[in-house]
Amino acid sequence: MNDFKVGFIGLGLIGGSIAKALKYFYPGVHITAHMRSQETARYALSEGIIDEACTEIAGAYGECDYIFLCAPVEANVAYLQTLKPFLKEDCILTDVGSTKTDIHEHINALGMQKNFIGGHPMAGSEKTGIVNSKRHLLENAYYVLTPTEEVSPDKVKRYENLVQTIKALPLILDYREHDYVTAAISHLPHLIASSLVNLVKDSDNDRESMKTVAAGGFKDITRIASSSPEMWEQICSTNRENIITVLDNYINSLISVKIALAEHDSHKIYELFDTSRDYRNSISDVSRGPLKKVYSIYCDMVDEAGGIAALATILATNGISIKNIGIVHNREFEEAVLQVEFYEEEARKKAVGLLRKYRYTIYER
Ligand SMILES: NC(=O)c1ccc[n+]([C@@H]2O[C@H](COP(=O)([O-])OP(=O)(O)OC[C@H]3O[C@@H](n4cnc5c(N)ncnc54)[C@H](O)[C@@H]3O)[C@@H](O)[C@H]2O)c1
Ligand SMILES: O=C(O)C(=O)C[C@]1(C(=O)O)C=C[C@@H](O)C=C1
Repeated sequence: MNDFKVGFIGLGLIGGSIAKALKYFYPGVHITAHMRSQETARYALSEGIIDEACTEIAGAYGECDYIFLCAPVEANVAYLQTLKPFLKEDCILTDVGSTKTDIHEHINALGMQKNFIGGHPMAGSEKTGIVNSKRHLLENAYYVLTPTEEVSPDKVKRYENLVQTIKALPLILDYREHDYVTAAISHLPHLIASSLVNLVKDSDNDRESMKTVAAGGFKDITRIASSSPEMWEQICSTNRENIITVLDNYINSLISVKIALAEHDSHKIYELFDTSRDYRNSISDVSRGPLKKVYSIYCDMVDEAGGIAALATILATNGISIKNIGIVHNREFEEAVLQVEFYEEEARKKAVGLLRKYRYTIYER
């Protein structure tokens, strides 16, 4: 499948990244998009990210094989009624919203279940807008799919294939489970980051001593406090109950930390850091699919002729076969690095030891 039609509504960080990936992996795809701003439309057309910008939801959407809703979650829902008369039978209607129950309830109320598969790429950034979109943004990230009960297995398979083609990792979840899980691992962390930043703002002195000395720890845990208020207000208001549940648990855990400190319970405080360190270290920094394991390393390369050949020779003369090799530029690495993929874990480990001996800088992700 290459010559197919895709419609977007909203074309910012996530919509723009998906459109770029589709254009790259399916050069024959035709993309139509509807967005709020004329400036975004001009940019998307001039950069070749889309083929057509529409000011209204009309006929072009009736020809689409996929429609991606990529605006903030409440804005996505507001388009459903308008889209309904245009959807062709085999169109897959999807969204990229961070909450799923709200949109599934609207889909049910409107009787649009046969076309709908919710979607949520588990990658992003605190930055917004199409100018920050990247073809690689979703690469190697889980992409949650929440099919309705009525959508055909054939449509689900088709969508899974598309997600795999753009190099993300499809993962099917019930939409209610999705919202509970993301309340804990995404929505609560955003609330914590923003309230912590505001706490520091309100506690600082006139000379801004706190702001001045804020270092890595504070900056690491609060990067996401720079995210879009419009997007996050809508996420919170469409997942209130789950967020309140995990927030209650979190407040209780903070209260027990406070009690442990007040009671000089050093054992409890030690346990807090010990348990969290073990669990955090067990979380991979790159989403890895349950089905396909990738045995690769990333290597900083001096930009000189023959660099790749020299590395390949070292590996080959030591009996290590390379499955794949190439320059990557993705969200983990600001500068391009060389990705080398092996057939099995043992070869990967051996290559790491060997290349480090030759003083290459190796990253294991
Ligand atoms: N940012 C992330 O990390 C992230 C990750 C995964 C999913 N999401 C979800 O993706 C969606 C888009 O987020 P984003 O990060 O791309 O935000 P963004 O602000 O970069 O893009 C949103 C786009 O939607 C447009 N828009 C807003 N209201 C609109 C409306 N009523 N009609 C048409 N267009 C409208 C905006 O002009 C903008 O171009 C949200 O639903 C969000 O929950 C975000
Ligand atoms: O990396 C970030 O900046 C993000 O916040 C990405 C993030 C998250 O991990 O919470 C944000 C919202 C999404 O729905 C999915 C991913």
